Parts: sequence; C-alpha cells; structure tokens
Amino acid sequence: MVIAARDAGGTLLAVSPIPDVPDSSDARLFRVVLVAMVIGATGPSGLGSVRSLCRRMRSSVMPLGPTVSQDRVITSFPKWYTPAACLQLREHFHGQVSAACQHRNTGTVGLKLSKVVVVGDLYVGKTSLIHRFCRNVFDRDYKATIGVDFEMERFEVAGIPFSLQIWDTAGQEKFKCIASAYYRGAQVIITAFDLTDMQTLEHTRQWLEDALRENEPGACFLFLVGTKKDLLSGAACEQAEAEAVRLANEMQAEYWSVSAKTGENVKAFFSRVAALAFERSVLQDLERRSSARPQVGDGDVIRMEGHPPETQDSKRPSSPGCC
Ligand SMILES: Nc1nc2c(ncn2[C@@H]2O[C@H](COP(=O)(O)OP(=O)(O)OP(=O)(O)O)[C@@H](O)[C@H]2O)c(=O)[nH]1
Ligand SMILES: [Mg+2]
Repeated sequence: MVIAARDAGGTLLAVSPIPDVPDSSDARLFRVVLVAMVIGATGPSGLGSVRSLCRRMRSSVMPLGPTVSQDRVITSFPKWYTPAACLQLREHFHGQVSAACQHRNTGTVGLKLSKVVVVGDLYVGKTSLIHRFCRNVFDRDYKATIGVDFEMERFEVAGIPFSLQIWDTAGQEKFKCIASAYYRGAQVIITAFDLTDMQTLEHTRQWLEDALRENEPGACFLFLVGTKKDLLSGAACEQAEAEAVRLANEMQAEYWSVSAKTGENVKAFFSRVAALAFERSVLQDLERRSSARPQVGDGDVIRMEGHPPETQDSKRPSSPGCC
C-alpha cells in the first residue's frame, strides 16, 4: 500500500509504502490524521510527527538488511517473566521449529514481519518502552503520541532473519478512533498499564477488547505489561504484580513488569515477543505448506525427507495461552 500524505493545501508531504498494512482504508485514515492536524486538532507540532512517521515508513520498506546487531540475535528460547502468567513454559524452541531452522526450511518466514500493537491509557509509558528497546533512550518529558507511530526491529531468531513492526498507539481518547484503525492484522497485542496507577490496569480490559475486535479470535499473542517498575518496590510492587497476574490469567495473556527508565526487563520482554511470534510464524508456514502438498492415492500425504517425528510439543495447539 502507498500512503500519500498531503497538507490542507494539497502539498505533498511524503509518499510512503507501508509493509503489512494492506488496506486502503488505512490510507484514508492516515489522511484524516493529517487533515485533523492541519485544522488545528493537534497544533503545528503534530505536523512534524507526521513528517517523521512518513520518513520512517519510507525507510523501512524491507525488513531485511545485511546484518542484525548482536543483541538482536536469539539463539535459545527466551524465558517468561513469571510462570504464574505465561503463554508457554517451554524453554526451548518447538521441535518442528528447531528442525525447520536447522534445515533452513522456514519457507517465507525470513522475508516476513510480525505486527505488534501496543495499547493502553495515556501516560502509562508505551512510547517510552518502545523507545528504550528500539533506540535505547529514555525521555523524562511527556510527549503525547499523536494517532500512531511505529518502529521496525530486526532480529535473527534461531539463525533466521525475523522482523517486528511495532505500532505505538495514542492513549488519548481523541486519537482512539485513528489508532484503532491500526489494530487489525496484529500477531501480538501488548496492553500496557502503569504499576503506580491501578486504574490503568482496570482499563486494560477495554483496551484489549477493542484491539481483539479488529483481529481473528485466537490469532494474537497477548501480553499485559506493567510499566515504571523503578517507581515501586517491596510490598507495593508485589501487590500490584499479584493483581496484574490475576488479570493476565483472565485475559490469557503473559505478564511482564518493566522499566523504560532503567531498562529493566525491556530487552528480555521484546526478545520473548519476537521468539513467540517467530515460532508461530514458522509453525503456520509449515502447516500451510504441508496442507498444500499434493495427495496420492487414498489421501497419503507425500512426506518431506528428514521431517521430524511428531513430538508432544507438536501435538499442542499453537494458540496463545497454552503452557
Ligand atoms: N519513572 C519512570 N517514568 C516513566 C517510565 N516510562 C515512562 N515514564 C514517563 O511517563 C511519562 C509518559 O510516558 P509515555 O511513554 O510518553 O506515555 P504513553 O503511554 O506513550 O502516552 P500517550 O502517547 O499519550 O499514550 C513520561 O514522562 C515518561 O518519562 C518508567 O519506566 N519509569
Ligand atoms: Mg506515546
């Protein structure tokens, strides 16, 4: 898809392809953001944000590049934050996935990217979390996200290139209808709340419901993330986490506490997200290809040589929530 961004006078600001957002209604909505800015809903500073978004969309056409940085190389399966609320307890890659990666039999996975959407109340720290991970920076000053923003992050998982397209959405009510247009097609939904403000935890139900409405049931991995961990310690932290873990289990989400300020758990969290999304992509690709294989005689499936025997793991559904 190509987005042409123009100001109110029709001047072309940028033309930009957006990978994995294959719907022309997104282009229309993007123009709505721009028009809203020009008519003064967000002020002139918003225009700069849109220009920068357009610039980065333009520069992220392909998820693949020559190399990924060493700290984006994932060789063993990243661990959960707490076994009390995790999507799966395995500490190694799924048998079929390991075999596929070893034999470089991962189909188109290395060419694709997974869409991650981050939602939650305003001021909970969504942008800070993403910026800490993608740019290793932390800004004490609050700058509200206008509509949506995104980052691309390249990984190498089990030797295979893999990218996350991380969408940062605005928590402010007035931008909600714009941001929600970007929920669809998500492989991962991250619902963030502020550990020091338990009201924001209560609101995560609604954020999740809204994000899930735009996606196929069971298609997304769900994460509940408590932010600003540096501001809490001892019993207060334990109590907030216990409540969050309870809710995460209700939501069938994996729970993490993080701090964008100190960086605590940020890299581990996104590595976990990348590994789970990658694993599911490979499994889906294998499944797609095996169901596309021609049938012989009474329905015998032609098997690939060296295909590993079915393991306990492989019998499990790959849906989120399976521990
Ligand atoms: N102490 C501390 N402050 C944080 C942390 N993360 C974010 N903040 C602060 O919280 C404020 C809000 O952070 P943002 O990341 O802009 O919040 P947001 O969720 O993106 O807000 P919207 O874009 O309006 O939805 C900023 O002043 C940040 O500096 C953290 O881990 N620790
Ligand atoms: Mg923000």
